[in-house]
Amino acid sequence: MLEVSGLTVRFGGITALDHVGFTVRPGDMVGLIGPNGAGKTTLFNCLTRRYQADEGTVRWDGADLLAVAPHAIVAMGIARTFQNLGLFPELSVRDNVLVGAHRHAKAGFLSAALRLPSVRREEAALRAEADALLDRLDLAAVADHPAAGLPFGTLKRIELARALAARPRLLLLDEPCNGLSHGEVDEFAALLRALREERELTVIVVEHHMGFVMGICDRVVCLEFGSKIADGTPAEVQNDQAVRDAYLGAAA
Ligand SMILES: Nc1ncnc2c1ncn2[C@@H]1O[C@H](COP(=O)(O)OP(=O)(O)OP(=O)(O)O)[C@@H](O)[C@H]1O
Repeated sequence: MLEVSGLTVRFGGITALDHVGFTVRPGDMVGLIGPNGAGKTTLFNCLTRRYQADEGTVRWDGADLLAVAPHAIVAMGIARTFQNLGLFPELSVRDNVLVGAHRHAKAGFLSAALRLPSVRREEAALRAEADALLDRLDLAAVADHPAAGLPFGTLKRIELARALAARPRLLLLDEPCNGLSHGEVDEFAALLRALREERELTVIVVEHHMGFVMGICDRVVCLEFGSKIADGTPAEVQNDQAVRDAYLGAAA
């Protein structure tokens, strides 16, 4: 489904990704781990076309993803969450989620400005879909509340709802457990497992919380200094000496 090959990104003298390759099958939940600065977020930024790759290829459903314009990525069925949250603080929770649904709005500028009945019907349908997501993610009670001021765990769920509103097939999660309590991490893992089944998602998750990664992922890829040092089942990667030396010794 996703085939990354020889992916290389350089920033001046730093090689943030050095000929990285891996594949993701439909329905996989892949963990992407590695020390700070290993290139994990850079990889996400390449997959969403925020960063330009210097070398390599990324094939997504047979298409050349690196030839796709950044604004067209969501329409290709790829959505992401951000490490530091990508929400609009002053907008309501519902409107933040509706921002994610934007690509499904078909109305053009003129028909939207004239508020034609077809536009109102479309808006109502998107709103109903957003409300169903808010219900599912236990956010209905705060739907009309501005995102600003809500607890961090709630903001993380809003961020997830916003990404899901785009109806992605590939979901990229950047440190979804960062800042969550132990209990919240367990709840998030259960929610993600269920959503993956319900919405037939393929997921790549960058995360430092090893209990979460090893408990939920089918496969784990480990990066160090921009290079892939391991790729296998959670058990294989956990027992890999290079991974233990580079990362798990410090993370555990
Ligand atoms: N826009 C940029 N300009 C210059 N250097 C960058 C840029 N983005 C990333 N880098 C560098 O690329 C390397 C990889 O960074 P990246 O953020 O991808 O790591 P990471 O594995 O996501 O780390 P973390 O776990 O801390 O989020 C780092 O050395 C970083 O400083």
